[in-house]
Amino acid sequence: MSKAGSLLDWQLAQDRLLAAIAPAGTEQVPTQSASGRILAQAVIARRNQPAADLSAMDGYAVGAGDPTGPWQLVGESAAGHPFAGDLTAGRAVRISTGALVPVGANAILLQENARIDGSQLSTITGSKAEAKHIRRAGFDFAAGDTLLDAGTPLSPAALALALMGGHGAVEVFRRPSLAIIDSGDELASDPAAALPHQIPSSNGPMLAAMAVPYVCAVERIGPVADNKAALLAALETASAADVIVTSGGASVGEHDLVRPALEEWGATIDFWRIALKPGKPLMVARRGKTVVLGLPGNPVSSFVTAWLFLLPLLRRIGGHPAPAPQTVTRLVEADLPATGDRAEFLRGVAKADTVRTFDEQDSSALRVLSQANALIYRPPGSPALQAGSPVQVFLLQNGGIA
Ligand SMILES: Nc1nc2c(c(=O)[nH]1)N[C@H]1C(S)=C(S)[C@@H](COP(=O)(O)OP(=O)(O)OC[C@H]3O[C@@H](n4cnc5c(N)ncnc54)[C@H](O)[C@@H]3O)O[C@H]1N2
Ligand code: MOO
Repeated sequence: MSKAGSLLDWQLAQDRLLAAIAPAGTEQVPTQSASGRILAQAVIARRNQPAADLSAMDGYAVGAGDPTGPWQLVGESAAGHPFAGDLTAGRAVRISTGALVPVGANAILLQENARIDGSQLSTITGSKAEAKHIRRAGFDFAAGDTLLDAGTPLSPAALALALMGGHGAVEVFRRPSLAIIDSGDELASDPAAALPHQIPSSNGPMLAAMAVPYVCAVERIGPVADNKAALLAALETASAADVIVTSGGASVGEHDLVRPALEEWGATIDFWRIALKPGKPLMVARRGKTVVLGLPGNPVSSFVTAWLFLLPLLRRIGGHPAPAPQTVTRLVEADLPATGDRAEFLRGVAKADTVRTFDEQDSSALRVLSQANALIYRPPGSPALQAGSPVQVFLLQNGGIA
């Protein structure tokens, strides 16, 4: 427990959530659709790359001998259409970038340096054919090489490498399914029709947008009325999901019914209320294999707790070896006040070396959140900081993990 009495330290809470989660099973998927997935098996090259010596330039492949020529032109090696014969000294073929270098050729004369007279090829003064324009067979990798280790996230480059290694399909971890329940009598589904006592239900779509890269399916449920029966029905609808997220109704008011509804539904509450600002009323519960995250309703609290807990949880189930966001260091542009018992995640803008926080830090202020590219981390009980002091920052781009 934290200095804040009954509130759990947010890092202990994150560790506790992730420690209890094993990656889901694995599945084979077409490599070209596997962007962002985590490899469950290493990718071993099935071919040499390149498979043969290839020209790196457009020009002429020349037979062994004097690199300044002249040569007799005897044919062409185009990409995908190799020259049929061998090349001997004094002979050359037209060659394009990516085309097979014929047996017997040991250098490429660049097109820009060539002089053609009928079938005679010679060099312009001061130039010569050079071996450096040949990409040697297997220079990038050879069959049997480990190209990607198990646990690697498939970046676009890694995905291309797996394809180049001869793998049309890869074994990856399965991604979880997610159900998102918005709750609150004040929520309006149609933002254009929200009356003064209502508020557009923005959390569900925001959470879905955040989760999309990490899930196989998202089901949105609600807005659900502030009564236990409606919440129980929503939980029942969501019960097939690997992860259920609720937003709103997590606090202590008499209309905050998520906890009693979860208990009645048969879930066990793992923890509730953490030393985090914004995001104190976070709740984690389980029923069977389903993990339930009860996020606070305030939109910024919902975002921050989803960023720190939901996304790491989804990544861990999806096999990510380092699912939690990481900090970088920046210098604060202006003085920061001391903090209380809760860790604070201030919305701000990080540049290459510095970071500034917005004056407005209300946990419902979406305008500032949408302008932020960083959360400035202030541990619980931090002293006041002077401008120019280093501070830990979570960059929002890429979920803070890349
Ligand atoms: N007496 C106390 N009151 C509150 C405490 C406390 O400890 N004691 N905690 C405060 C904190 S911190 C937070 S955060 C909020 C969170 O409360 P809930 O999770 O119960 O959320 P709601 O009360 O249902 O809603 C809060 C706020 O967010 C709006 N909301 C809810 N759902 C959505 C949605 N889907 N899209 C957009 N906005 C949503 C809702 O209308 C409220 O304005 O509690 C404090 N109170
Ligand atoms: O912690 Mo609440 O999340 O202040 O707004």
